[in-house]
Amino acid sequence: PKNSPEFPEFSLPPSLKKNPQNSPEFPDQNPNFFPIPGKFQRLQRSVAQTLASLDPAWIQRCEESQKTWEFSGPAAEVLGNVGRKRPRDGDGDVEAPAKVGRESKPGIPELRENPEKEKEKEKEKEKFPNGSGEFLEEEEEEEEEEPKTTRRARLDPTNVDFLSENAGVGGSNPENSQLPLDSLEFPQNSLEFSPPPPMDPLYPPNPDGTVPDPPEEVLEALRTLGFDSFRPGQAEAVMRVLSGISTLLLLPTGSGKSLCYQLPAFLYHRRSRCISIVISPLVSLMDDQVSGLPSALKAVCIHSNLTPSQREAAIKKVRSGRAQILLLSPESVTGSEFFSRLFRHFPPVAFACLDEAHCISQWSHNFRPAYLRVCKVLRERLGVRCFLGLTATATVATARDVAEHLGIPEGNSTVGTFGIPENLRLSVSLEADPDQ
Ligand SMILES: Nc1ncnc2c1ncn2[C@@H]1O[C@H](COP(=O)(O)OP(=O)(O)OP(=O)(O)O)[C@@H](O)[C@H]1O
Repeated sequence: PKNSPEFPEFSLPPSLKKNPQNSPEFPDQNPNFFPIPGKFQRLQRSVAQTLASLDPAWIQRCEESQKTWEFSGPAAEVLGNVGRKRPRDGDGDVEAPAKVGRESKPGIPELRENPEKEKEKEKEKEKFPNGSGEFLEEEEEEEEEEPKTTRRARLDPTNVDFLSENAGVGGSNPENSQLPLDSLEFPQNSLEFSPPPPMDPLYPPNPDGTVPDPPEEVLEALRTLGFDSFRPGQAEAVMRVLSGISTLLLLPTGSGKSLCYQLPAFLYHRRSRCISIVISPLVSLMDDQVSGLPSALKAVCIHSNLTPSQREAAIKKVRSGRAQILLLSPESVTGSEFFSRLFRHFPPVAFACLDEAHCISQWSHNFRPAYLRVCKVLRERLGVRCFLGLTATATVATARDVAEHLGIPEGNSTVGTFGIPENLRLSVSLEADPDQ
């Protein structure tokens, strides 16, 4: 359509209305315009693909539809049968006319999808305003028939924290295995994936099940990390992790629990370039952990506050073996099939540490449901066998519950102490006159 006083909105997009002469898109208004053959060919191919992909049954339903969306005057000429009502899957009749312009091109394959999906996509557009929209359009122009690939997955491979919990943990959904290749090179077939074998412990436990005293290699690593000696509880916890024994470490705040995952992560990585995973419930805690790391250690956080490019850089750093520690939120591990696929190109995982492990227990005031599934996912998807739970706050009941979830048999599983820290004083005073 040309500029028409009756229907100006079908003539030019608003951005070009003010000064159409400047527009290279409208040759008749710009004498210097030369068409770009490549662009027209792409457009032509896109239209041809779109038309070829239409479901004949759907077209049939359109044609049989009794009610039509009627335009009068010049609009009718301009629109022709584009203005017909757009049937939904199944029963056919809906009130909305087919959309014209930008919305209709990428939307055509999805006309066959149900309206819930369309609503969902609208929500996602709000979440990913700029770049992701362009990404989608490009992709759909090139590959027309990929109806089983979810748009969620297409939006941005690194925005994993936004993915639905329903995307599946076990990775058994073959539909989702058709995610497009992207810069992170996902394998095409998720069914080929099986978890790597568990890591061999660095120091096997003694025949009676106890752990050896820290050998020189461990003491040397301790010095490399900046400490002369272990604090109470640290040596035992470190040696248990290095012996592959799952452990719950219960020590007061500030007593040095972090070293109990840092040192084993350092040694395991030095031995076999593997990674150790730390699950942390808060982004601020992750950032604290990273900023407090000894200089010999490199850690990477992946959470929803990262931009896509930061996230991609983080993932590449882990994959290339340049980090010893990967900090993740529990939701990012359990929340998406997509994320577990990401792990397939990761180095082997030596062990997993659950910071604030009391969040696993429903007895705890900080219970966090995603924590419950973390161990299962890490076991099944990544072959993790050794877990280290860290907490400063757990009653006997909570600790027992946490130990059970970590797969630790009752008995010799906990390092540390229960109860109220010795330096904590509680006092109660009675005011004679509270209003004063
Ligand atoms: N063996 C050690 N010798 C001396 N200082 C240590 C030792 N281990 C840890 N620290 C120091 O103790 C401080 C507290 O350690 P850390 O943050 O690991 O405690 P935490 O138990 O994890 O505390 P929170 O419960 O708050 O997480 C840090 O400054 C750390 O460098």
